[in-house]
Amino acid sequence: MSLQEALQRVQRAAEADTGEDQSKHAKLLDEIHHLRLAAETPDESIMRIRWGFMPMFCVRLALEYGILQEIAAADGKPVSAAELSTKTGADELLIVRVMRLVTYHGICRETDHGVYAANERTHFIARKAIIGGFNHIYDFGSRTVMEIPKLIRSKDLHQFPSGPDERSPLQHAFGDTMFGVLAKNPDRKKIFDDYMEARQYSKDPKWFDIYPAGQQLKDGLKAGDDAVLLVDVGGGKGHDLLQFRRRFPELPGRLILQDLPQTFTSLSTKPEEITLMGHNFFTEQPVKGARVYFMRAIMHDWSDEKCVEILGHIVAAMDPVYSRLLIDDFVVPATDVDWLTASLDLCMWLFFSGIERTIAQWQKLFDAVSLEVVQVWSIPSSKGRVIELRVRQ
Ligand SMILES: C[S@@+](CC[C@H](N)C(=O)[O-])C[C@H]1O[C@@H](n2cnc3c(N)ncnc32)[C@H](O)[C@@H]1O
Repeated sequence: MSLQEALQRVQRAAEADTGEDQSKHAKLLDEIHHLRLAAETPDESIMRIRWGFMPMFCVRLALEYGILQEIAAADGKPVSAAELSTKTGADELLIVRVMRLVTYHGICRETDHGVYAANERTHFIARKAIIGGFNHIYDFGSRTVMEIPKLIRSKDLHQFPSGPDERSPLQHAFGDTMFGVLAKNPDRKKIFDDYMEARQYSKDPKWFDIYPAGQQLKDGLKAGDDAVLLVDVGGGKGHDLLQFRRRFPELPGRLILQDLPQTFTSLSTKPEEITLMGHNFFTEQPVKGARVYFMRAIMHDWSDEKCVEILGHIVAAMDPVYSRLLIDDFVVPATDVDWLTASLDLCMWLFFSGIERTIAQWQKLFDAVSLEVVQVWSIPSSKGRVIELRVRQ
């Protein structure tokens, strides 16, 4: 594509991006990416990719010392590297060197040599949940990808380890699975749980907007103490369930949050509206006949073999008429996959031997456990998908 054509496409996409539609905004960013590629020489593109780890490293260092948190706390008032050094213990010269890339990437402003002021990105990254997300991906990701060349040479690189001696890249790097590492490290587990909570800051539509829950669940709901409206399987700290309850306070039936017991130990307050239930989803599902079993960002953590096990326990608990399973996960398009979906897919492999699935890959799983797709729900303003399933009739 010529530079001129790429510029015109950016212009058109910018005009279409009026702020109401996430997909139009995504299109604008995509066109800006193409514009950059049209302007760059091959060696500039390769240089950019080669040095891509540096900004990540600088932001991680600034977060670990608390440098960005201090700048955010000053709320727009400029802070010098000397002051930051006193407050955080980081060396003043090192702060100046690292902050060059942090400011280049727009995470805060440099108002003078070695003087920094917060902008909206500084305030965004200084949130607990966003720090959690950054640190979790950096810490697990960087150490895991370091293993890859060695694993290729020793022929130990497996996409879906199956034999007793086969392990995921993360297991090679950390000596345990992700959840095993988290179980032994409460500090890391807290970072991870904070990360999972980060979606509350996302402007993306919620799963119950994509699947029109208000309309789909308004009729025929069972009431009474035993009636269960929704079970969030592997629901983390319950953010999805709480948002659902706030949106639909009138719907009858209990809301049950299931996760590994250690997930609940880091909860500062136990939400009253929902029931907490420690549950390993590789064992029998104890809640029978709920109206909805919900899983978000679970299936992509696991290989097909493991997913069939998890799904099998849910299918066995479902009422063939009343129950539905809702899966909120990516449905990867066959072509033109965007950078974030492609990256998350690879992250799932490196961290969990998991995978983000295309519709054909999902269908294979559902066939294996006699689940039938009722509908794949989507809305124009979101890339999110909610797959609605019932027991095959
Ligand atoms: C990627 S997180 C998704 C959390 C939540 N659904 C969300 O979207 O925020 C995966 C969740 O699965 C939970 N998990 C992992 N292994 C589990 C198991 N065997 N049984 C139940 N939950 C498990 C983790 O503790 C974590 O909360």
